[in-house]
Amino acid sequence: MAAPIQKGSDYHRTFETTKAFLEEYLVAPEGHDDEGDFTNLILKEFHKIFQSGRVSPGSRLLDVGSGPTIYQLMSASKFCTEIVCAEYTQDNRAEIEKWVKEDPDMHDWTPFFTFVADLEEDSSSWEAVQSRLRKAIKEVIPCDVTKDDPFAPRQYQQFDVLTTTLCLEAACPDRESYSAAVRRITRLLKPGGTFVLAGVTNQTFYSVGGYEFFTLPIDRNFMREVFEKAGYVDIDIKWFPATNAENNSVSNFDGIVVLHARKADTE
Ligand SMILES: C[S@@+](CC[C@H](N)C(=O)[O-])C[C@H]1O[C@@H](n2cnc3c(N)ncnc32)[C@H](O)[C@@H]1O
Repeated sequence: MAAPIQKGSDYHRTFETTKAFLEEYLVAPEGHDDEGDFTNLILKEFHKIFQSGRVSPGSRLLDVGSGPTIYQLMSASKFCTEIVCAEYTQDNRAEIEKWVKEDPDMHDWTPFFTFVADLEEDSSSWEAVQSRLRKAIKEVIPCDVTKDDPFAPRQYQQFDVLTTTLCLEAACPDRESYSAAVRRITRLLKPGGTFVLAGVTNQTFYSVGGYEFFTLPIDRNFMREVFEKAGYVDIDIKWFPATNAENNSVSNFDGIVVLHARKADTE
C-alpha cells in the first residue's frame, strides 16, 4: 500500500528526506529533470529583484521555511548582510548549519554559486558570492508558520526584507491558514520593507525520497488578494507556465510564481 500523503508534523518524522530533497532536486540549478526549468528560473528572477535597487546595502533579511537550502539567499546576500534562516525541521536546520560551518558532509552548492556569480557580472568570483553568504547567515532558528507566534520564543526587531520559497503552500493546510501565515510573518517586516516569494501554482503534491508531500493548490489571483489584505502595495506577480508538465512524475504544479511586494508605509 502506498504511504499516506505527508503533511504538517510529518515533516519532522521523515528524517531521511532532508538529504533526498537535496539529492533529487538541488544538485544543479536546472533542478529535477521532470520539472523542467525551476530553480534556475527562481535564481534569475531573484537576481533581477535584488539588482533592481529596491533593497539597500546593509539590510536585514528573514527567510521563512528555508528547508535545507540556501540558493534562495545567494543574490540577496549582495545587499543583505544579516540573514536569519527560519525552518520547521531540525534536520533541515542542521543541514544549513553544516554549510555555514563548512562541515565536510555539507551539500555542494558550487554549481548554484557559479550560476549566480555569472548573473552578477560585477562579482569577482563564485567564491566571493559564497563567502559573502556564509558571512551573512547569522542564525538558523526554528519556526512554525501555522502558530500565532511563528518564531517564539525569539523576538526580533522588524526586518528590511522577508523571503520565502516553496514553503507556504507546503506548510498551510488550507487557504485561511495560508492568509494567516502571510499576516503573521508580515508583522516581522518593517513598513516599506520588501517581501520576495517563489511558489508553485495548482500543485497538490511533490515527492521526496519515495514519500508524497501535500501542497495547497493556489493561484495568482488568490495570492494577490492575500497580499493586498495583508497590507502590501506595489505587488508584482510573475507567472511562468510549467515547461515539462506532461512528463513530470515528481510533482504536479502548472506554473511557478515569483512575487515581490512592498509593505505599506503605515501599519
Ligand atoms: C518544499 S520545502 C522548501 C524548502 C526551501 N525553502 C526551498 O526553496 O527549497 C518546504 C519547506 O516548508 C517547511 N515547512 C513545513 N511546515 C512548516 C511550517 N508549519 N512552518 C514553517 N515551515 C514549514 C518544510 O520543513 C520544508 O523545509
